[in-house]
Amino acid sequence: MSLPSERTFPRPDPSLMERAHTALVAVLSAGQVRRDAPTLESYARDESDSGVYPPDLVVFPEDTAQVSAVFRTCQALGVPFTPCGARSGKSGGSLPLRGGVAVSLERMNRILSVSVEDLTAVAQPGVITGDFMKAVEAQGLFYPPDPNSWEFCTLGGNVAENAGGPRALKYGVTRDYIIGLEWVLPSGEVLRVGRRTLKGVAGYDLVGLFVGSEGTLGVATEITVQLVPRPRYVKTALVVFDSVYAAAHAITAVLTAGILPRTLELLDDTALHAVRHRGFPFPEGAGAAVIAEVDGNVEEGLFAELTQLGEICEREGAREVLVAQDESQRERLWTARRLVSPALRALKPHKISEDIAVPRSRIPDIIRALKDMGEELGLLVATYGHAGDGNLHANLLYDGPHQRALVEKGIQRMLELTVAMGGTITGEHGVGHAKREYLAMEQAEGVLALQRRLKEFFDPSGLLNPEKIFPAPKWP
Ligand SMILES: O=C(O)CC[C@@H](O)C(=O)O
Ligand SMILES: [Zn+2]
Repeated sequence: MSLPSERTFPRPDPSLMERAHTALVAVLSAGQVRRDAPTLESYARDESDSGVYPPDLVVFPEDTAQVSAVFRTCQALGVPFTPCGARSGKSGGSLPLRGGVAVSLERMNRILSVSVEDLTAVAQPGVITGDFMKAVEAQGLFYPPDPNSWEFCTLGGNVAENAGGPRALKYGVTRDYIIGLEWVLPSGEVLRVGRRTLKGVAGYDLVGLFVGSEGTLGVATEITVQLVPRPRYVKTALVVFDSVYAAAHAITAVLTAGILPRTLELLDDTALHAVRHRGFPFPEGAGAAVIAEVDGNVEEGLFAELTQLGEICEREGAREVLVAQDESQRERLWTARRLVSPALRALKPHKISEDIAVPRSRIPDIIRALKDMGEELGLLVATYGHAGDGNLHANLLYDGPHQRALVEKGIQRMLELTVAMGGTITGEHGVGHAKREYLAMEQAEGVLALQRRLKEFFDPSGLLNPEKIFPAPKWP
């Protein structure tokens, strides 16, 4: 991700926004259009450190017709508009960079149906992901995608970003579970795309295109989700290593041994240190730890898998394999894991969070390369995350603006190393605003041009979520 920038973008004229306010109050209601300072401030940022960009107005549509009316109104007036969910994104995808209207989907927060017979559910975009998980689990079903912000992020945001999470190792990411969408195009036209069946190949895969389009091609107003049966048992172990290299080799050894855990999450020494500071008693002096979790319907089989996994890790130098004895121990491990990102902030005044992914055979190589790079540049690099699927969050920690050039160099170097290993500059957080200047490192000009043409086709005015992924095609 790029450093917080002081870059400014053209913003709509105040008199135009005055007209937009009047027009939007007319199509919604006064209580659904806000422009008080605290509201504008709270929609000005996300979790990306990309900067602070307040919208001029925030609107809260309550149904699809209202979303469509907001889009049409913005188009008619030539006002930029940017959809947003819980603002938990890590790439600046929902920042209203050119001001204008932030379109919050948070009031569209109902689970419309859960079908045990079809293993599907239909939900609105503002549903909190964790609430959705719990609702389907209560009916014996399972929604696997588990971004670490699941307690507060929304399904609509997950769709926009194609969110991943620890369980992607076994179960895949959001796109693998979305089979149908009600979708509002930038023009305000409403389409239903996809299907309600498990299989279906009619026409182009527009659902696949829209999921992960980062709020640049329209917005989901209804989401049809494919579910799986809830696994009856889950077993979790914390595997402790002396070094992050041993942990990396153990992860690749497990992946080639015929076991598919649902998570293999890595925490390096800096990540462990940060979390230990928050009261989690990870063993002192540990160089790294892996949270391995398996699930299934046969409890004995899971113990056998964890035992095999532990033996492989011990062969690779694991110091200890600690199996969670009950749900509360297991939950404590995951709470610690979810705390890594915020806890790292306490170690240094500034943190830049990266989201690279490499082919899994290259996990030990990238980990070594990142450590070498940190030492060479004199930067503290914490490496943690979804190592089992090759997706690592390498966080650069630094003291202040005087180290900016160094950090820029670190980011550039890290992404070059990643791409050279056949990897990608973003595994799950998206390009958004934070990474758009790096996209060309990974994708050829022809591929970028094709995507720009798609954006222009769907959004010829360029008013929807401008300045994301690549520069907006036009400014009216
Ligand atoms: O902040 C980060 O670097 C990662 C956030 C999140 O994706 C995680 O896996 O904890
Ligand atoms: Zn993550």
